Amino acid sequence: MSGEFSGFTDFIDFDEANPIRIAIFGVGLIGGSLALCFKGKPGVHVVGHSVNQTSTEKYVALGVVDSATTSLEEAATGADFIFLCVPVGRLERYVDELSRLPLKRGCIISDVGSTKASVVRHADKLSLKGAVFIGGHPMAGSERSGVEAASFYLLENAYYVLTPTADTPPEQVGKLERLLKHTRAHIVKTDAVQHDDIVGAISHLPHMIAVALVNQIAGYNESNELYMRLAAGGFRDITRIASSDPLIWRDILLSNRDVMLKLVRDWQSEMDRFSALLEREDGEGIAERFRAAGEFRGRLPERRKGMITSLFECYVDNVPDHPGIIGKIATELGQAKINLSNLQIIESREDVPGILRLSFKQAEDLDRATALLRSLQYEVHM
Ligand SMILES: NC(=O)C1=CN([C@@H]2O[C@H](COP(=O)(O)OP(=O)(O)OC[C@H]3O[C@@H](n4cnc5c(N)ncnc54)[C@H](O)[C@@H]3O)[C@@H](O)[C@H]2O)C=CC1
Ligand SMILES: O=C(O)C(=O)Cc1ccc(O)cc1
Repeated sequence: MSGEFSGFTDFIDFDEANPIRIAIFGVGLIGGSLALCFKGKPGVHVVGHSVNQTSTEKYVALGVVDSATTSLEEAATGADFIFLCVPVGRLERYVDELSRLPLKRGCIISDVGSTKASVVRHADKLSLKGAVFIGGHPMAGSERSGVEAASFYLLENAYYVLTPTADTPPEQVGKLERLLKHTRAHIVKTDAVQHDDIVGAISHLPHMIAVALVNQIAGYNESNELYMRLAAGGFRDITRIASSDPLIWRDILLSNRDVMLKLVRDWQSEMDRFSALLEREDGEGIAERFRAAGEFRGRLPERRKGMITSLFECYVDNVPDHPGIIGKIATELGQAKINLSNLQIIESREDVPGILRLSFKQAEDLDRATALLRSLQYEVHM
């Protein structure tokens, strides 16, 4: 994304003499992950808000927040920072409600919504009485949702977009950036409309395509269940994002409707181009489309944490199918302090050696595991 990078801002120094109150509205995957980055730092109090009493009790029991309340006013009063982490379709109502409260002077309200133009435009029209709204979007996540899926590591090394307007006081932007250093994400500043164009193309369109593709195959599977059986492995992996939360994504797509309508039309043109090449049996034309895509893809930044989470995986070939070998490999990795996130035997029959798939959360773990297992004479490939 073109935009202004800010790499050298200092952290906000948390200090018991000057306590900071951070309020999180919607302690789910993203709100919970943010809370975990701030909680436990000296002088910080993280308060979670939910409309539901059982949820507030759960946030505290899980240790994600210091306290939690169902009262919007109680959560917001005295807060230095307020993060709105609810579905995109609810954001504007929360901004409205906050605008009616006597917030602390200098309070910074931000959000984490996957679209930015509508909420930023809405906040711009309101008087926040000494508080300031700065749109935000941590560009990492997963198909999972809820506080149980929150993680201290979720935003590490991801891009975190902020969309201040020409009227946003730069010192308030700096203050938010310094706080967000605790997420270990990389801050990028850009305009809200440009954000929605780009994120629509690289995140929202792929989610729509994954859903359409899975539904297409599900239709074929109704008359022949072999589709589902053979779709294991690669097809399952590339369509992971089709399992994302339906209501979160309903709101995202409706909020970015105009951008999505244009992107879907462009996608249909791309498909029409393929159809025409097939109709004409134009082999050279088809190969050219693959060459062009491969060339552009080859220039994508490698191994950064992107919007759509990368899978860091390798395969160990010729693994005999007995539990001992799995334990042995897991122990070797554990002793080398390499964090394995998943391990799976693929297509194993008693008389045929299997393939072991190892998944890691970080590229560095994958690199170290590959080097270690190769040094132990395992056949490893990516
Ligand atoms: N899922 C992802 O990977 C990412 C999501 N986002 C954005 O973060 C925001 C939250 O998404 P997630 O954390 O994934 O969802 P989530 O479902 O894990 O959390 C949503 C939170 O909002 C609360 N909530 C749901 N409906 C509500 C309503 N009607 N009124 C008040 N509270 C309500 C839920 O109780 C929960 O605490 C969304 O705006 C989404 O666009 C941003 C980056 C990544
Ligand atoms: O599951 C994945 O990899 C995602 O694409 C997560 C995601 C979802 C929504 C966002 O606004 C940003 C990231």
